[in-house]
Amino acid sequence: MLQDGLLRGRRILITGGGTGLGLAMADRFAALGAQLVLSGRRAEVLAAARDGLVARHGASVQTLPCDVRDAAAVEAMFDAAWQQGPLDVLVNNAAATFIAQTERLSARAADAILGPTLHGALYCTLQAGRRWLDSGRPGVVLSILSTSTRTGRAFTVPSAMAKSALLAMTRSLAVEWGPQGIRSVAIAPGPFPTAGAGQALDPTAGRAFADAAPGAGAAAAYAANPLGRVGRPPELAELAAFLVSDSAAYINGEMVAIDGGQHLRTSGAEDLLAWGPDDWARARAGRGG
Ligand SMILES: CCC/C=C/C(=O)SCCNC(=O)CCNC(=O)[C@H](O)C(C)(C)COP(=O)([O-])OP(=O)([O-])OC[C@H]1O[C@@H](n2cnc3c(N)ncnc32)[C@H](O)[C@@H]1OP(=O)([O-])[O-]
Ligand SMILES: NC(=O)C1=CN([C@@H]2O[C@H](COP(=O)(O)OP(=O)(O)OC[C@H]3O[C@@H](n4cnc5c(N)ncnc54)[C@H](OP(=O)(O)O)[C@@H]3O)[C@@H](O)[C@H]2O)C=CC1
Repeated sequence: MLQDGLLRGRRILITGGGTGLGLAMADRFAALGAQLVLSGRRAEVLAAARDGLVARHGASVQTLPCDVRDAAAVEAMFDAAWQQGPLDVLVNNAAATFIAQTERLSARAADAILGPTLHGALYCTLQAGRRWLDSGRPGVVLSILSTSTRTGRAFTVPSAMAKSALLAMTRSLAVEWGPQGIRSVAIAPGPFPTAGAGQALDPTAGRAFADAAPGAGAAAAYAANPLGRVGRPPELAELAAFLVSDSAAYINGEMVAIDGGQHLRTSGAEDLLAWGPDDWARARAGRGG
């Protein structure tokens, strides 16, 4: 358990902070005293997240709708955030993925994943880093990556590529910006059953991605995990709070996996090798459903 007030006075921007793991981190950071800036494309989702955080923690929460694929919009978001006070931490959490047979990806489909996941996180990092360097302030960049950075991952190749590139960014900036007091760290989650990940990784619902409650489809995924379960978002949030805090002041350029040890056995996608054309047709038909 982290100490009360660990993040008091810290201003933390979380991209994709209105849902899933981003919201879980926002919740924990607020409980530890942080002021939050939440971004994402959907203003109404951000507003609902802010209302919940204010009700639960009396937190200070600024919401800034932004599409991180748009570099100019990202710059405007950082201007708006900085107008209310300098940020101390950037969490690169926004991302997109879907399962697909790689040879069927169109260029637009590949870009739909690389745009937010790779370019968006880079745009945000440049905006935060530049401001910290110009003002001589310390900062922390935490990027939410994936164990695919260690294993690769069949059927989500653009995502695995983007996350691996961001791991390279984390390690490179640790050296380049570390001397100016800017730490770069990363988390590699294994399976955490958020609504976004469920839709993205198993559009047929329940076969490839384990649900929070063990069911028929979840059983195999549970069995593949050495600890016999999927992750709980508050567990990831606890790790994130530690990594962005001064308790982790000497951790720089490092990625921590949080997956119960699963990637040491499997990337989690091997079940999909058994899928036939009908399964893939069902997956494509399940898009957005
Ligand atoms: C790996 C494990 C670790 C990572 C976990 C997570 O990230 S969990 C977090 C997960 N959370 C999220 O992902 C949340 C964010 N997700 C999103 O914003 C959206 O789901 C999206 C951007 C990924 C797709 O949006 P959209 O459907 O509105 O896309 P669009 O209309 O902009 O089309 C662009 C192109 O993409 C094509 N295409 C699209 N889907 C598929 C598919 N299934 N199959 C094939 N292709 C597909 C589409 O046909 C078009 O190409 P075309 O036909 O013109 O050549
Ligand atoms: N859950 C899991 O099992 C795993 C998750 N991860 C990573 O964890 C992170 C969070 O995922 P999770 O919470 O599960 O899924 P979510 O789908 O809930 O999170 C994605 C968030 O990113 C935002 N987002 C997507 N595209 C954009 C964009 N173009 N501009 C701005 N914001 C955008 C979404 O908001 P909006 O749609 O409103 O823009 C949403 O809040 C991601 O980086 C994901 O890759 C990694 C491995 C496993």
